[in-house]
Amino acid sequence: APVSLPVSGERLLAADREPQNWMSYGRDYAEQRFSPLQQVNQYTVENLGLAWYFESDNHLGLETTPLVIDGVMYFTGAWNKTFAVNAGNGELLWRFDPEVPRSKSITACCGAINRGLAAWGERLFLGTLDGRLIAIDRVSGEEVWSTQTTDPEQAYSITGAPRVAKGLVFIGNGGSEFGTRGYVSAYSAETGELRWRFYTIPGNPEEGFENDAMERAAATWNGEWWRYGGGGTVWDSIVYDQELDQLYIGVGNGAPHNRRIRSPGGGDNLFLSSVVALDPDTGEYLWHYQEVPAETWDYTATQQMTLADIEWQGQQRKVIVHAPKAGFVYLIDRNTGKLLSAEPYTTVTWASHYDMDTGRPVEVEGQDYDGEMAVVFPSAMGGHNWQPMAYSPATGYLYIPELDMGMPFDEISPPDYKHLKRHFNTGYHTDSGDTGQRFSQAMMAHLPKSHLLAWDVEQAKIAWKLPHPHIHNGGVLATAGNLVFQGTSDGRMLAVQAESGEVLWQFDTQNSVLPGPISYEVDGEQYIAVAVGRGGVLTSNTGRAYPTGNPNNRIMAFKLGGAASLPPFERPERPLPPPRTDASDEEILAGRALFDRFCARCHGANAVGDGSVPDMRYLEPVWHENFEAIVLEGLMEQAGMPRFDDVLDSGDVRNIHAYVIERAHEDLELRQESGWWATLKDAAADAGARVVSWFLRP
Ligand SMILES: O=C(O)c1cc(C(=O)O)c2c(n1)C(=O)C(=O)c1cc(C(=O)O)[nH]c1-2
Ligand SMILES: [Ca+2]
Repeated sequence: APVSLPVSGERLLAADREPQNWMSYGRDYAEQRFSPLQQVNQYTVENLGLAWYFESDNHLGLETTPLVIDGVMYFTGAWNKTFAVNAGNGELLWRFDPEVPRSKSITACCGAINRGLAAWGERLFLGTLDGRLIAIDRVSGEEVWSTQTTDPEQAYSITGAPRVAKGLVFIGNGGSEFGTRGYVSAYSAETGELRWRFYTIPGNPEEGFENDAMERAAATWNGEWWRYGGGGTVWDSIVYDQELDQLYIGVGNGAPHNRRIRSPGGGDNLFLSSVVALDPDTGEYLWHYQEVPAETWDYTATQQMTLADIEWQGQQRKVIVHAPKAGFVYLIDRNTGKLLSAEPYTTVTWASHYDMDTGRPVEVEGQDYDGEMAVVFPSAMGGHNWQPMAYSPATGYLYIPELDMGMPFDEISPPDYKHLKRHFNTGYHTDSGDTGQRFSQAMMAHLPKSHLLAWDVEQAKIAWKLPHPHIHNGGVLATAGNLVFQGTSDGRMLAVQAESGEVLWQFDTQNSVLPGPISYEVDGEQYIAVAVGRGGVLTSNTGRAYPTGNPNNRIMAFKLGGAASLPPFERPERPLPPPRTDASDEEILAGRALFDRFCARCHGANAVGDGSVPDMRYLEPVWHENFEAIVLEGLMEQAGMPRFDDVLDSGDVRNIHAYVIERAHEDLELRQESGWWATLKDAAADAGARVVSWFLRP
């Protein structure tokens, strides 16, 4: 293996001096995901080809951004398995398995995914789905220390990459939908000892406050929010500002989402949906900017924060550029936390604009679904989610993987709300019944779309838009070669001219791409690499790229003249369903409501699977025969399918099964039909909008 030097603070602070490496999640502390390499550029990119690929043994989703340090690539896969490969040829150097209990999948919102690693000294740091922070020796791949960062009795999980600065490893967690209270912790990289912890929202005031910031925040809440966890999880972006020596955390949504349940008397509910600046050494509060006061749509501020120095209205400013779920690009002054600009980058209906005197959004009446259903843009998936953006200082553009989509919010009236431990809690209906019907009608007027957007940061407006055929596309890389790379959900890797948005090159990846690509260099050759594998909440909840089956997930690396190829992929035969059951229409409808409530999160809305977990329409007979034992007794728990006997009984499972069989038959009949109507219906289902397929239901 190549010689590898320790990753020191000096190296991370001067990441641009080592363009051959990709040493932290966003490449440099500013998390711009801009590579200074330019061997692959707008003129040479036509010669880009596959150099190597590394294949794992499953087809669960990949959200990882690999690190490359001195010729070795490190990345995480499903269930937090961690790999080191030779970055020049993909040969495995070591593999580390933290043995995450598969039963954990029940409170992992979005599958057994993970976004990546941090490096410091001779070590890598990994956050696991069950809440551990693990230090791994970078050479041997062995565990050095491990610490539990969460209460295992609660529904916390870790999906995000740790960050590291000044000898401290920073880690947050997720799980707000299951009822948790968010916080960020800092551990010594050397010993694994906890140095500080910052909660993002107050707990029960009777138990006292951890600090003044929490006491002040508590004045913006009321009722008994702590019973529901309250939310504010920091499940993705944490950024160290090396120039101002501040740590920024992106704080998540409220739990449950419906604000009238968690804080019935109103209030801003600090620090939900806020960027909070902390002292990196002590975790002390410095300032905050709340993007969505009293958020009620799962609008998180957890999405990528990119630091940039820009000219703003004639002045040089150090800013955070942020394009979170809420649909606005925010420019926040890093010295003061003051909002400089908030302009929509996608369809937004919940707020008309920001009042620049107060820095507050002006909410549109009725959009908070108070007692009446509202169709709101963006949806709870966000106008942009965790898929990394890129910022090019060369073009001044921020490249955003956008999702132009709304959804209906149909309130569960607060007295009827029941909090379910281990399951999703939103405070609005997620079943497809009546809501679905109205949803479909509203949405046909504005079909979900997705673009790669180039956002001119200094002008605060869109420079160009590249439309994609499917929704939920991957993250972005920008390079000094005047290129932007993005993978798509329909299974292509694209190279786009950075100023114009013209597609210059593409490659068939056979499977969807979720995360951002990286670039690095080995032996004088520049590589572009990306993790390929469909999964995560975005894809499993809304639509599909492929009718059935995915190849195993892979890391793919490209270079000029690369001549490797992927093995041909034959989509598996779709097994025929068993005969229709004698269940009544009411029973099938009841099964559908339960499926939407408990199963669709992984197996897809409308039972349209995405190929990362079994597609309910194409089950082999053995799964039908054991359906109840799988759902109620945990027969497949070791494979990651949790048991549901805490919320379902045999009658429920029979109804769910009847619904699944019904869907399989509907799908079969659709395939046997021919002509434009069948094509249209199939295309609509494939477009991925649950809405569209609802609308087309008989
Ligand atoms: O509130 C939370 O704690 C939380 C956690 C996570 C996560 O940890 O992945 C997601 C979300 N929320 C979320 O709202 C969301 O849209 C989302 C998408 C994904 C993904 O990996 O595809 N994770 C999450
Ligand atoms: Ca959330």
